[in-house]
Amino acid sequence: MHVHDLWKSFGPQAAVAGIELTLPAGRFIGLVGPNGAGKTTTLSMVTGLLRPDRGTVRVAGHDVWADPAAVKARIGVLPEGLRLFERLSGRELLGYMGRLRGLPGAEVDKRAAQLLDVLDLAGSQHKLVVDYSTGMRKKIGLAAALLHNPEVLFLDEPFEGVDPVSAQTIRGVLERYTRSGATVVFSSHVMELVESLCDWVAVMAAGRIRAQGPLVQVRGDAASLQEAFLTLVGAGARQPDGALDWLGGGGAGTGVGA
Ligand SMILES: Nc1ncnc2c1ncn2[C@@H]1O[C@H](COP(=O)(O)OP(=O)(O)OP(=O)(O)O)[C@@H](O)[C@H]1O
Repeated sequence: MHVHDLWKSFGPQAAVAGIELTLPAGRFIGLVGPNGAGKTTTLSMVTGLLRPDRGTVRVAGHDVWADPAAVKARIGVLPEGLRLFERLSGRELLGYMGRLRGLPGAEVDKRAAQLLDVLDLAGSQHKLVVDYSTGMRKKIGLAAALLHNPEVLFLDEPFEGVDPVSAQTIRGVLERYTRSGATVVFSSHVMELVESLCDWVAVMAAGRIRAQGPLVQVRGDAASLQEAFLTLVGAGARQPDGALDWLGGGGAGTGVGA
């Protein structure tokens, strides 16, 4: 996947400021960055959901904005703030998504049953999506994104709000998927997670890419990815002397009514 000179501004603010990215196929890739770094904006432009102001994106051999249908047939997306058809059951949702993807009915049934089983949703498959928990929604969203066996899967914060058991289940499915040669790109600000899952990372801050490459290379001599990340994004010197000196101590010393 190649991203060239990609820009997006909201009013005067550049959310993504001219990024260059070359992501290898068949890898587990983490896009990391602090809140507001531009990860979601980048993933939205890369997956054809948000039109860039400038720049090009090629995914799975096609230009996302010149040939969106070709790209969308080859990718799966689990977006942030996932919107699902709430009044369908999980099973119906997968059936519907499979048919939208042009898969034959019998194949949709087979794949849906297997995905529901592996993701531990078989027992809830007839429940309406509106009644699913946050973790269940992530899992049914993941099942819908995998149903057509995409070449590349994009996940925006896939583990947010997910309990450890469900996270382990999702992780297992993703590891199996990448072992077969497919590519996963996911965004997160949880460094431990990225470090344990990914073999390739891109670090983003304030709309720019600060580093990209194999995990070991980006981590360099730092003890952890977290440490390397804090150095890269220039964090750590945010609290001037005296800031928040009123905080703590159970409300004493406010000088108000004392
Ligand atoms: N639709 C929008 N309108 C205005 N500003 C936006 C919009 N979407 C994003 N932004 C701004 O662009 C910047 C990047 O936001 P983005 O959501 O891409 O960051 P992020 O790295 O995904 O953050 P987080 O980890 O908190 O989800 C932020 O300053 C945000 O306020």
